[in-house]
Amino acid sequence: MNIAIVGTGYVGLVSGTCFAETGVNVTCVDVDVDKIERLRNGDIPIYEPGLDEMVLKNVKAGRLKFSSDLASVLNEQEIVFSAVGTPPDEDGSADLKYVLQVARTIGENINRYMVVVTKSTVPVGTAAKVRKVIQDEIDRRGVDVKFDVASNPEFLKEGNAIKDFLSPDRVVVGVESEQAKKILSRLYKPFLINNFRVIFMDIPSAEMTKYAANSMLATRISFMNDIANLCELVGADVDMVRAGIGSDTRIGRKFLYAGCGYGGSCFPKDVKALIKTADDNGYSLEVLKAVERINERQKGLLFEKLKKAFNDGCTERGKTDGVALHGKTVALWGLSFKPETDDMRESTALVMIKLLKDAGCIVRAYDPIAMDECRRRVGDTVIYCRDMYDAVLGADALILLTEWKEFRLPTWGVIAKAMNRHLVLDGRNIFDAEELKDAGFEYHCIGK
Ligand SMILES: NC(=O)C1=CN([C@@H]2O[C@H](COP(=O)(O)OP(=O)(O)OC[C@H]3O[C@@H](n4cnc5c(N)ncnc54)[C@H](O)[C@@H]3O)[C@@H](O)[C@H]2O)C=CC1
Ligand SMILES: O=C(O)[C@H]1O[C@H](OP(=O)(O)OP(=O)(O)OC[C@H]2O[C@@H](n3ccc(=O)[nH]c3=O)[C@H](O)[C@@H]2O)[C@H](O)[C@@H](O)[C@@H]1O
Repeated sequence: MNIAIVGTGYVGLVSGTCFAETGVNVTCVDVDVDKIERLRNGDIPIYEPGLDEMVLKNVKAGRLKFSSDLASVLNEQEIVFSAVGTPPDEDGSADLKYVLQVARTIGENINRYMVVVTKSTVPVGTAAKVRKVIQDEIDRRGVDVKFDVASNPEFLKEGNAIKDFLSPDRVVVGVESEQAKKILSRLYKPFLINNFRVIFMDIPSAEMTKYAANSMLATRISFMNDIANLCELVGADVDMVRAGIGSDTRIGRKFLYAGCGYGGSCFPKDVKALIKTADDNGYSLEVLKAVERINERQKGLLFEKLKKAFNDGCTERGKTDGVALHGKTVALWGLSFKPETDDMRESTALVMIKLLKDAGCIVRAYDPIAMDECRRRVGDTVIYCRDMYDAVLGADALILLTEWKEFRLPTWGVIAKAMNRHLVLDGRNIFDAEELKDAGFEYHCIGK
């Protein structure tokens, strides 16, 4: 079976490589000529554990190829996946220009039956738009070619992408014909292990499923963050509450971790897009509007705690709220929006760096992987440190934003000697409060 994946971002590259792993001949296509050249030279542009080796293995086996010209490879394919970006427009809706560009190229060049599948996260109605763009181009050319459109949203998580793709909980496929269903069933057959299921449905339901899934997960996080903030006020411990409610199988244990807010390329964008879809249809998604507000507040919460810690300790006359932070050195551990990725899109670190710089702080930052990405985004406004211990040198406070494994068991004695003031703010609740207290630290976390 020959398939093409258009767009070699996270989703395109991971899904293309995983399909190749099952014996399918895959051509990954991107308009970014430099990216394709890098990929051809074995240089993988994203950080994803295990991906490099898997790409190289499948390239060597001749099952994975790269091209910057969709037109020239299109008619060798049975299925073409579109996995291009759908960034948020100014009004929050998903920008479909790349998706429709791909459709146009397909319409301009298609001369055999194929299934055109949208893998990108797109609002309900997009497959119909894709169908129309392709058909208009076919009509313009005056040829008679049949094709089907389909929707196959992707649920993988960055950092765990290969496992998520190869052993998914389920695959959702929206189809409009029996022929498309048969072809896509065949493609996913090698994945039929464990309890994995392909759920076929109509196309609008498949498109909606993706937004509903991400919005539900974002809602769980904002709900727990809201409960965490209340726990602090009433003397409860959110981690105990999580254990207590997560053991109810109706609720489940996953995605209930309170913290310093969700980020990434998807939750913030998809929640916004679903709110916009509802608004456009004259309906207000009240829960999701609150989910967004809570998340924005949560990203600033550790800064508020930091300000409070400094102002509470400030006895000098004339000091006003926040002024006590001016000139203080703050160490940041973790810059990416979550561990195992260098992705900083919508990360809490970006919000925190801005708040700290605006307050006149000196920021010393360390992340195992995302330092180059941070430099690309905020330049040299922060000091990039060699390691986590280098970051705390002379610091008046340490703030943990991303729960990378290497941060989990620090040697507090060494850190105490290096820091100017023994203040730790833990945005992911990974440290042991007793241990920190014994080492002489003032410790603040989320929801307890
Ligand atoms: N990043 C993730 O973890 C997940 C992303 N998604 C969704 O998948 C889609 C893709 O996301 P990412 O992989 O993160 O995107 P990305 O933005 O990292 O990459 C998109 C790629 O598409 C290429 N492209 C744009 N126009 C093109 C065209 N006309 N022809 C060929 N290539 C073109 C770009 O050059 C870029 O390399 C989005 O809709 C996203 O919401 C879904 C699940 C997980
Ligand atoms: O549509 C997408 O692109 C993807 O979005 C998320 O995946 P991802 O953004 O890679 O990362 P997650 O692991 O979901 O984490 C997102 C954010 O939520 C935060 N989070 C997660 C879980 C939790 O309990 N608490 C919490 O604050 C993380 O720290 C992170 O900032 C979904 O989990 C994927 O299923 C989906 O395919």
